[in-house]
Amino acid sequence: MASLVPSSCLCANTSDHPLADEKTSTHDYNQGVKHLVDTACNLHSIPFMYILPVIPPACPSTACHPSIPVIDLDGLNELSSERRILAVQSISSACAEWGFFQIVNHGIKASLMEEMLKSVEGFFSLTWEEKMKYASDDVMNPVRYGTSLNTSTPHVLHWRDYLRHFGHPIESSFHLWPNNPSNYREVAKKYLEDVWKLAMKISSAISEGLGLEKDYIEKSLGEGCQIVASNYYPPCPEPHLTLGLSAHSDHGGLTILMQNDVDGLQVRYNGTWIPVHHVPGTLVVNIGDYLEILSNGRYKSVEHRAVVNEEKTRISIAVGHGPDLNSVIAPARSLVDEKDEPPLYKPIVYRDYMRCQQSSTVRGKEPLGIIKTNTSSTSSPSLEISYPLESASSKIPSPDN
Ligand SMILES: O=C(O)CCC(=O)C(=O)O
Ligand SMILES: [Fe+2]
Repeated sequence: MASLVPSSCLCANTSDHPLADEKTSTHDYNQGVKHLVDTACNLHSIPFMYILPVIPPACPSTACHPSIPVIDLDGLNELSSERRILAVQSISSACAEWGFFQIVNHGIKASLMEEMLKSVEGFFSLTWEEKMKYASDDVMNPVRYGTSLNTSTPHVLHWRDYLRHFGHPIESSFHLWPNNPSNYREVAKKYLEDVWKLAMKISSAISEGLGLEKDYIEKSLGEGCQIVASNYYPPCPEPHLTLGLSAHSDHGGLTILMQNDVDGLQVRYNGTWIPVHHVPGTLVVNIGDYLEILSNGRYKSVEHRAVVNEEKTRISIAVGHGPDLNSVIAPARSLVDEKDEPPLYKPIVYRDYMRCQQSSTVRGKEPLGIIKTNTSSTSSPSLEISYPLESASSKIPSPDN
């Protein structure tokens, strides 16, 4: 097992270190897992509040599982051609079968992806005090720094720190974004603008695949809402006992995820957890709850989770794209037929859905179940974790995915 002895460790021996007696420990877990790993001496085990009761294992070998599809987006640059039709078909079947796919020729410059990752890494390397300037308990706050996944309700902690803020329409929150590192705002603005355009390009292919007008999804978003969640998962001495992020689906339409070169993302496919192996330069796209609702269940928002490892820090940057917060979300009218294909979801204001999803301490697809018209169909949500801890701190800023 790797020993995590940070250079900044000040303890003379293990009995002095903050985790020597967890009952009396004065260590403040609100400071996040990066701070814990950086300051604790000889961290050979994880504090009990990070231990999850049940973690279903992933498929052990690449031989035993299929991989998420890899799709070349180049064909989408053409308005109508054989290549466009092929790309639309590939996206459509990836959405129906997996809810996840990897993309190449996506048009986001490698240099910009690199800069964004560096800038995010720079943010997490700031002192805890500096990062806490962005902490907030309000799940709807436009900028939030925090740790684990939490609301004000006690629950088992997760091995993750995060920075989350709104993007498009950028002018409404740009002035609130971190300005340290000094280039963060400019780099994030450029990255989020380009990712928004990419999301609209993929959305037009998804609209076409559903038999809707090409601009149906884009128009349904109104002004739209983009949220970036940058996740920081430091090395963990007992990765099999905890998770960086437990099973969940995303609340928005399309999520576009970039990461450093450390694997950790897993996708639930036919009831099995399948690891997604990172291919440099690619981005991972997934369907969120909003597109499951809009497509009246033809496409499913698929559960995913992040595992951690003993050796390396993993950084992922997930950008979600949904409608503006005041829109009412419901299945597309032309995909509903009262007799043969009744609406599977009740209309709800997106802001209310997002608040409910973000405030939940349960994961899986439970929040989506709440707005299903046939509630009996939600009787077996795929939750894998109970949250029995009374002692976990309730002060951790609320996050989340
Ligand atoms: O870190 C990852 O790969 C997953 C992140 C994620 O699912 C999220 O932020 O919603
Ligand atoms: Fe997610």
